[in-house]
Amino acid sequence: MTGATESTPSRIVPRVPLLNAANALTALRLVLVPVFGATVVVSAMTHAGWRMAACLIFAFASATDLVDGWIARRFGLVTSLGKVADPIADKALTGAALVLLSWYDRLPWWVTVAILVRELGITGLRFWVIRHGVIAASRGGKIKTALQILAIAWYLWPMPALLAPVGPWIMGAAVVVTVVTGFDYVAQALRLRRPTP
Ligand SMILES: O=P(O)(O)OC[C@H](O)CO
Repeated sequence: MTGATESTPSRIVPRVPLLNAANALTALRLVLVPVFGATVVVSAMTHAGWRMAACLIFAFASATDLVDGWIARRFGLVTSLGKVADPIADKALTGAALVLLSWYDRLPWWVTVAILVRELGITGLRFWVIRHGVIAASRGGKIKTALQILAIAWYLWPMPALLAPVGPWIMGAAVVVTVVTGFDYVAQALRLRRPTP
């Protein structure tokens, strides 16, 4: 395949094309963000059918997060671009969902702001250390994203009254893991920036 490739330090390690299936799925997730946003706006968070549609688009876009990582590892398509773009695509999707939920008074603004501050801060941190190394998503970061996705889906779906009160508990757990993993990344970044003796 022609086009840009991941530079590799050794001839033995095969070059990985940047335009590969895993990165294409990450790009698809980004493309689905405005589609999802438009569906939420059309639904105005009231009509159950549109809310279901918005939730299903969100779930499908979120599922590409699982598949792109699996494809990248299974077929040796891991690239630095993918490591940076994957969390950015996740943040665009979950960020759009959180802002819209708060906009339509379904989620307190402080939750959205707390999560966005962490997500934008860590994205900035990743670029701050990029010359020293890549901070890939940690296991905690993946659990955080899974919790955020579950919580957001819970809020998007027109839940029956019996199940709706579970949503804030899942969102609460997501906020806690979001903040804790944020501090872990800060520690990683400081280690990367520390001058070598
Ligand atoms: O916590 P982050 O910023 O590494 O993001 C984790 C990714 O969303 C997992 O796919």
